[in-house]
Amino acid sequence: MARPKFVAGNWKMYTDLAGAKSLAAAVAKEVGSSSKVQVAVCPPAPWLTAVADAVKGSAVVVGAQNCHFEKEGAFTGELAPQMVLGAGCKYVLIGHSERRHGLGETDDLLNKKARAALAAGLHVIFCIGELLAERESNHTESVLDRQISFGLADVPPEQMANLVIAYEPVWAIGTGKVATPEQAQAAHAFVRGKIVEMFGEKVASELLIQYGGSVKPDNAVTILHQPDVDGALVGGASLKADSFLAIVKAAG
Ligand SMILES: O=C[C@H](O)COP(=O)(O)O
Repeated sequence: MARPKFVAGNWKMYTDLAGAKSLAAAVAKEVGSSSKVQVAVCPPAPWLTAVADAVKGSAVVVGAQNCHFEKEGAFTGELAPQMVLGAGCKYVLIGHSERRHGLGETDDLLNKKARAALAAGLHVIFCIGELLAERESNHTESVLDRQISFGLADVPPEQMANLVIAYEPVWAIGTGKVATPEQAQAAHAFVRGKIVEMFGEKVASELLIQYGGSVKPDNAVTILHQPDVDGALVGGASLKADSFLAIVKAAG
């Protein structure tokens, strides 16, 4: 059975409340109440409930950009998975490179977060990807192998249906330097092979793998139609309804 396409917008630390609501409403209006392409938007945490309200009644779902692995506690500034659910989210991003490399989040920490989020009933977009130096020294596959082996260790196989992997080569994020369709396909095929090893053929064949890194309306079609590319995690181009919706259209 063909896998559906899934396009998610990661708004990072952009938008104010009014801008977040109007962007969400514009996306929801165009997507409507049913969509062949699955669509998610991931606003900054303070806007989650307002954005969840703005997309209500449409096929657009909401994701948070991070969560903690504990249910509650003295963790100033953190968000429990249950809080993310309570704010109206279906998804949470775990392991974005800006948190791995900018905030020092380790494979072990990300594994705890992914397992806690899945156990709480959230769907996870688990981000992986190599640095430029790692690609240039031919370490792309070993980096992806490590991020998946440690990051998804002990995830119950039945919860893998609620997990999406986003392959985001770090050198392509926010740089305008998009991976070629061949580079994206090769990495995605490697990731799927690794999931076969860890979870078996069925889980791997149903797993959605998004590509992220400078996806724009003019490069989306070729990337999104590679055999192992099941959608996109979009940063900059998700901040304008027109460009985000053009990418959603390109996925269809
Ligand atoms: O989460 C999204 C990625 O970081 C891609 O960002 P970008 O589309 O601005 O390169």
